[in-house]
Amino acid sequence: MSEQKLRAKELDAADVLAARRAAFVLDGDGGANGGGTVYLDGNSLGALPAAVPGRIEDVVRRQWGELRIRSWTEEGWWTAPERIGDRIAPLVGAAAGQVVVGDSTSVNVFKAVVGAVRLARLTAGAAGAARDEIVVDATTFPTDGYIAASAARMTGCTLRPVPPSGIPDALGERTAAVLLNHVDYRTGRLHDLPALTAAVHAAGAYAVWDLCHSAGALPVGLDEHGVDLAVGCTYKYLNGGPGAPAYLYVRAELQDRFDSPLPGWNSHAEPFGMRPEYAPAPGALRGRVGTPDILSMLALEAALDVWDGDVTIEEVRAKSLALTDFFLECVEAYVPGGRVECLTPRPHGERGSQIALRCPDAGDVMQRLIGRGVVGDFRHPDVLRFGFTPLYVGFADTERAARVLAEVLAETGA
Ligand SMILES: Cc1ncc(COP(=O)(O)O)c(C=O)c1O
Ligand SMILES: Nc1c(O)cccc1C(=O)C[C@H](N)C(=O)O
Repeated sequence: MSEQKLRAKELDAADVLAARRAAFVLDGDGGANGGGTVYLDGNSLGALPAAVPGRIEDVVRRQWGELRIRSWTEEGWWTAPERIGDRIAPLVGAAAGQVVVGDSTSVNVFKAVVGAVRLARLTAGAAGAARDEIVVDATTFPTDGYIAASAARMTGCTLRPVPPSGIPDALGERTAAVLLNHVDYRTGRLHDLPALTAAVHAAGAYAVWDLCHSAGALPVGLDEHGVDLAVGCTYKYLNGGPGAPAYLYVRAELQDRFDSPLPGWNSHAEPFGMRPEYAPAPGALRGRVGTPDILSMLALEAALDVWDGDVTIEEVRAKSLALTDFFLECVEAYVPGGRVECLTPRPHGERGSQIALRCPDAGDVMQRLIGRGVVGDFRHPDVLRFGFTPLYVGFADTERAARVLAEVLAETGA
């Protein structure tokens, strides 16, 4: 048995989260016997939690099929967005009452960025500054950039794309809002949320964070670091399922000034009053828009059961770092030097829960890996992404992924 296989065995034996894998529907055995799929694409679509199919069956057959309209009240459909928000809240370091679930990440980016500009202008009114610039992370996942550009046009702002490292120097008294990604979707780089949020505040602006690639993988500390607004999806490390609703965080102190650009009836103080004039509800409810997608919403609620019990985000982070360290160690042991270039930073403080490797024939390499049961993904033009979800990925999986990668790279030459 190779040195790496032995280490994998030891690491799996000592893994305090190993038993959580049973809460998911996965083929394979955690790599122990080399069978089934090694699923390293939870940074795109998390695996199916075993509790979801039964819950959805109940929601469809009993709640919808038998109770019908009564379920809006009797089964808590109406309050699901804030109830489920309160279950996500501790995972992102937020006290209850600040997270509301619904819509897509893109739609929540729109609400948050326009809301942040409006907040900045309220504050600026007193100080007399113009606040007509939105700064966006130049390396952002594309949707955030597209939405921020539209938000800028609508609010009469200029959009300024800046790489995250340059953001502190780019801020000034014109900055209204700054939209940042906590973890870069391509490289897996973790940005310094506390320092960047503090820099945004020092400039008198509002910080909006996209947590898609960090929520459920590492501690975020939204309240602790004074983040203003945040958004994220729930289909990656929160395992909510394809197209699962996203969420919006609005810091408690800002909620009564948060002026949503999408003030639908679900965010009205008295939605069934059916009034012609809009009056916003208090609290996180203000982030709601229209009728929530109940089937997806309740699938997400069932998926969040995997966090019940004694699992902590700190344990998840520790295992995530151990997995990505071990993957890099195995890649170094198995893959000839120079064949791939690691784009993910080595320092733990700069690393999310994925490893991104650059190689010229990445598309072909990933197809071959998938054909052999190692599922990661390819990002244009030359990046292999491997996402490590600590709740269900083990160390034997990790060793096997690196070993199969080396075999594929040996075949494909270059
Ligand atoms: C950082 C980031 N933001 C946003 C999105 C997507 O947003 P939406 O849920 O609207 O498709 C993704 C992934 O698809 C993402 O990685
Ligand atoms: N949301 C996705 C989808 O609907 C289809 C395929 C992939 C996705 C993703 O989430 C991609 C992902 N955000 C990424 O980091 O590339």
